[in-house]
Amino acid sequence: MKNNKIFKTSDLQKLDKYTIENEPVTSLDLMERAATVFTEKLLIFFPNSHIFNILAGSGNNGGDGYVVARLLHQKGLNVKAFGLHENDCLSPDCAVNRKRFIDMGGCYIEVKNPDNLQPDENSVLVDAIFGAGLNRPVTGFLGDIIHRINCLSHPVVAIDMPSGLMGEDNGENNGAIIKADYTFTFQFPKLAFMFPENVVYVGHWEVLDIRLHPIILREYPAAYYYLTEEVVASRLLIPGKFSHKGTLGNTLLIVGSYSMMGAAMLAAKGAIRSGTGLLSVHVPRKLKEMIHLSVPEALVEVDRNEFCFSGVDNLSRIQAVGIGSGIGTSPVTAEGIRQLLSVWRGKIVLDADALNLLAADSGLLELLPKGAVLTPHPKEFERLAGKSVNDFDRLNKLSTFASLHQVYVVLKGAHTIIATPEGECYFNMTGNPGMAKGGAGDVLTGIIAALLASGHSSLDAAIIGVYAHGWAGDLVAEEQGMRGTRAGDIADKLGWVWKKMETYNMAKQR
Ligand SMILES: NC(=O)C1=CN([C@@H]2O[C@H](COP(=O)(O)OP(=O)(O)OC[C@H]3O[C@@H](n4cnc5c(N)ncnc54)[C@H](OP(=O)(O)O)[C@@H]3O)[C@@H](O)[C@H]2O)[C@H](O)CC1
Ligand SMILES: [K+]
Repeated sequence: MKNNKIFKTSDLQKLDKYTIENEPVTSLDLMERAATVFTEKLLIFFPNSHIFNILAGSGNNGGDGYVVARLLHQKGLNVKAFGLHENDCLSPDCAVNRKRFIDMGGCYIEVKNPDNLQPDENSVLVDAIFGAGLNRPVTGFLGDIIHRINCLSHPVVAIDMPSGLMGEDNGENNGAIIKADYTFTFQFPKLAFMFPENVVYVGHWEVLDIRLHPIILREYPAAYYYLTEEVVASRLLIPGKFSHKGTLGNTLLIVGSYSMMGAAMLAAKGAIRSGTGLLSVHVPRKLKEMIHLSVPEALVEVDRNEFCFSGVDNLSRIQAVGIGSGIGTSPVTAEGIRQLLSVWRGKIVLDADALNLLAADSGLLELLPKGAVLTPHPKEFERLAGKSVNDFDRLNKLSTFASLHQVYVVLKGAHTIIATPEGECYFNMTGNPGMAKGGAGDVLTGIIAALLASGHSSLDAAIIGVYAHGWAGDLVAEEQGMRGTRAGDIADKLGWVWKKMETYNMAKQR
């Protein structure tokens, strides 16, 4: 299976060392390999550019930069390498590659004063100042250089990382950071790329496979993962030939209240498209007809209360519960949740107002069954776990919360994060800003509930559900644009996503 770990940048040296010793390959050849895949990608993104200016630092990131300069020069392109070296203390591989570039007649300009950095007009700038070796904020001469680059209007492409950005925690990073338009990063995305606050530095990013040794990639531990189709699809259970509605699970959705019926319908639509054998939708009495009409496949179960959820009587045939979308936060509903959580020890996903009620009464949190799935957006998570000073801090809080309460937390965002009780975090790669609209989260709750009911573990239901939801949103945006994307369209596109995953899975099994 393709490796999908997000290692720490400080782990890189060990991964490198193992590859160098066991492939075996020299560090120079590994640099050549990395810079070659970078150059190929650069030329795919800038096929019509003829002028490239390379900004090279003194470490191996700078070494990569000199290799890129040489490869572009060999292709007959107009290349200039700016040597940004405070002293002449270069890493050995950087020194070799600078010499190779100069020896082959490459244009090399040593910059000792930031004002002398004058990139060519219409050039693409390649940022090779710092990469994974950054260990403190960038100030002084190189800080001034970075500020200067950030004021230019040239496109900037970063090698491995935008210079100045720490791989993980930038909470205390008050130094200069390159604002790249593109970052092509080696082997695995860096954790910092997952955080909204860093998008201004990282730009559009892609991972380049530089073939670090597969054994070390498989065996070296990581706490963070990113989701790829391969990893997600292989977790999806495919109904067997003799499956029937009784074996594919009965999902109970407890959703909606008098003023928020749309949420109930959207959650039901998400569930009915996600493989549950049966779907029961529990709604306040007044709203029965709406579900019948909007999701005719669902069974409707009515609450004693006319307007909001107040409790359930019979859970005997249910495999998974989804609760929260549009239920409101009235005291009657809070009591209903207390009653539910006092008796239900099975699979459950909680969203929206169910989370707000948990946040308002920590006693309810204590009642959660082990392995429950919670799907807060950042504000709901803040109500549950308190304020965070930055995205990295929020990630740590998320992990702590999941371990403390032994639950899976799905923190919704551009890269939705799934945190496990064991301290692992999975970052989603699908989805787009068009999905940042009311109702999209309700569809997700329905999907996850249906996946739980049809036999998936909490982790698999969360991972598959989040990925499929984002993928469906991407398909809608492709057809109708981000602006035109509605939550209901996401539910309607799910069938296509499941088909893709099923096909992928069946092909693997052959
Ligand atoms: N396996 C791979 O992914 C490969 C990656 N490659 C490339 O190598 C870089 C990492 O190279 P490295 O030499 O470790 O680090 P940098 O080039 O990022 O930094 C060089 C040195 O700079 C010093 N440093 C750190 N922070 C600062 C700062 N704020 N100001 C000034 N100087 C700083 C530090 O040395 P010190 O001794 O001063 O601590 C760094 O060591 C990776 O990103 C890839 O681009 C390989 O080419 C192929 C394999
Ligand atoms: K860089």
